[in-house]
Amino acid sequence: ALYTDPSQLPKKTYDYIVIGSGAGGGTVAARLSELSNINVLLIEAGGNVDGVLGTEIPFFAPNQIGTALDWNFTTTAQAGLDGRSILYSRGFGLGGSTSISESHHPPFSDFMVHNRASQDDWNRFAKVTGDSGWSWNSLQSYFKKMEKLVAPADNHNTQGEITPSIHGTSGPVDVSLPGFPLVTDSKVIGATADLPTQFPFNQDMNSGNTIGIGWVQFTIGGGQRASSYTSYIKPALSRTNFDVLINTQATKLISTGTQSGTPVFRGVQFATSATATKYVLNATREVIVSAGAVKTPQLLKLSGIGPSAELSKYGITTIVNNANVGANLQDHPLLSSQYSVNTTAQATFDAISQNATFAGDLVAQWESSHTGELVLGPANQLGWLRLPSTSSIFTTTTDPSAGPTSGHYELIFTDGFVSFAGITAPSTGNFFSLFTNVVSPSSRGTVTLKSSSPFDSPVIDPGLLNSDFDIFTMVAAIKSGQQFLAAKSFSGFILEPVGEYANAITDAQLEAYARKFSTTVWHPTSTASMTSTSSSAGVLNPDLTVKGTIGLRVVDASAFPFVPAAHPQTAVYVLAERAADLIKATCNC
Ligand SMILES: Cc1cc2nc3c(=O)[nH]c(=O)nc-3n(C[C@H](O)[C@H](O)[C@H](O)COP(=O)(O)OP(=O)(O)OC[C@H]3O[C@@H](n4cnc5c(N)ncnc54)[C@H](O)[C@@H]3O)c2cc1C
Repeated sequence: ALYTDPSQLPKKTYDYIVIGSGAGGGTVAARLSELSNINVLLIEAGGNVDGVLGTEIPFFAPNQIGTALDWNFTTTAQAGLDGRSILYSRGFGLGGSTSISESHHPPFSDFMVHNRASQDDWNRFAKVTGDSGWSWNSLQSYFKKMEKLVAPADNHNTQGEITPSIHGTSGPVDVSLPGFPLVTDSKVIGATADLPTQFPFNQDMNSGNTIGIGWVQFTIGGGQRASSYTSYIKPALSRTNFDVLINTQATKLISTGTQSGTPVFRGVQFATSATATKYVLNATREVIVSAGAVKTPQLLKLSGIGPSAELSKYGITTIVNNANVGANLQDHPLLSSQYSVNTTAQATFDAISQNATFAGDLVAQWESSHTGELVLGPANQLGWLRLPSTSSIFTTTTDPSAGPTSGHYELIFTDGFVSFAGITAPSTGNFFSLFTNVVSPSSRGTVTLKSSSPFDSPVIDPGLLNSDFDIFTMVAAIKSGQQFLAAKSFSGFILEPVGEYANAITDAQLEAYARKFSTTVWHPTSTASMTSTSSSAGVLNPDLTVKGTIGLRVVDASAFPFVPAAHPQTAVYVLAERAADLIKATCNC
């Protein structure tokens, strides 16, 4: 059942306590609750998302976006971004970041892009951890287990847009192709035929080989967003052995003793605010931290698991000294560049932000039938591409990507004006946005403490565009995108670049432009990375237990040793699906 205050909890002990209800925690908690003889408590800092239209409509409308479902973090001044601090959205509510809308940049909501990542990404995880269970081949059953491939909202024939045989059809997370046609569809797909060597068409980028351009698969079903809440948590809420406590933050993991000299962490302290009563509950079996790549390292550190020098600065007693907690933060830098286009009114997404009546009609259509333009995510096509192996950057830098099936950069093609860098969309005109994202970055960042209070945000430094490789790749990605848009299929449609982008011609100018306007794709990972059991680097063992502890695991995006060259929610779902089975295998229940 769902509880909104700790005082309402009906039980004094639980077998498992899971902290955080996002892609990691929602999944692992719901799967564990399938064991009817064990009790599971899921604690979520944010609130309920039921009936919040913005979390349900894929496209979303700006006036329905609030900031209540966002932690509203800000980064440190980013040297790679001309010293700018940027907003760093993270979901705050049931479903975590799989539920939220990007609240500061209407009209777009969480991209809901469904990527498994590449076979090389997963095989590198297996290699680094020494656990072949994380390899692409070993995880095949989990890729299918989480998925329910459903028809797009407009029921169009999807032949040639996806390879259905590689997808699951009975899992909890709805997956579908875009359910509304756009004027740009034929142009993007046509350009892959015009320039097949440089920009090959990829019928299904979830096959293990991501390279090429193709149709986006989304975690959307019946024209509605699928989140870890709608897919995993909500359907399990009726189980009597599954309690979900919202509006409550885990403030500390409590060490409940030692076993053969190793600290046991089976206690969780939690509270609804900094001044509210603190509660403590013990898990008889395990505590599972799934607070996400930003809050998980903060919680570990506040609990005495982290670099002792940093902890002692805030008066925290070190129980497990580990310099790797909060280190190794990785993220994907994002840049969007706009073009004016030659098309008729209301043919692009721009009409939705420019014309309130039109937008209102679309919301009414969505509410009555879950059809129309609002069933869409932000783009109908995207692609993953690699720098040529002869690229000059490889004379000075080792390739940070996982291998030939992982991109160095991503291109996303959006049928309208979108900026995440604070540029206001024009009130008239039709536009096209080219997103360029560095997806195999070599930059590394950190999450460190700001204070000893769990209610303070940690210090977040994602180190965006902080390496020669990353800025080189961003500039190469822009030039690659320009070559794609010069294909015959776009002729007569793309008119000219808009704003400061129009003046960025030379590599030096493109670099300056990228540093001025890049932000994030909101893909932080790796702040509690798993490594091999024998390695003292990293934070987790390959079974996601926290090194140097008993009774404690981390199941979220923090665990990946490298950020996947993909939008990572699906990789987190899959990590959590396997984690649930690893836990079930050890619980004798
Ligand atoms: C705006 C935005 C757009 C995105 N778009 C996409 C996309 O299109 N495709 C894609 O694949 N990925 C996307 N992502 C990334 C994806 O959502 C994340 O990678 C994924 O959700 C990470 O899962 P997680 O479990 O690690 O963390 P989260 O999903 O962030 O969940 C962490 C949860 O823990 C809770 N929590 C934190 N601290 C505590 C505490 N102390 N006590 C209790 N609860 C706590 C949080 O409130 C949150 O609910 C997007 C992210 C954002 C922010």
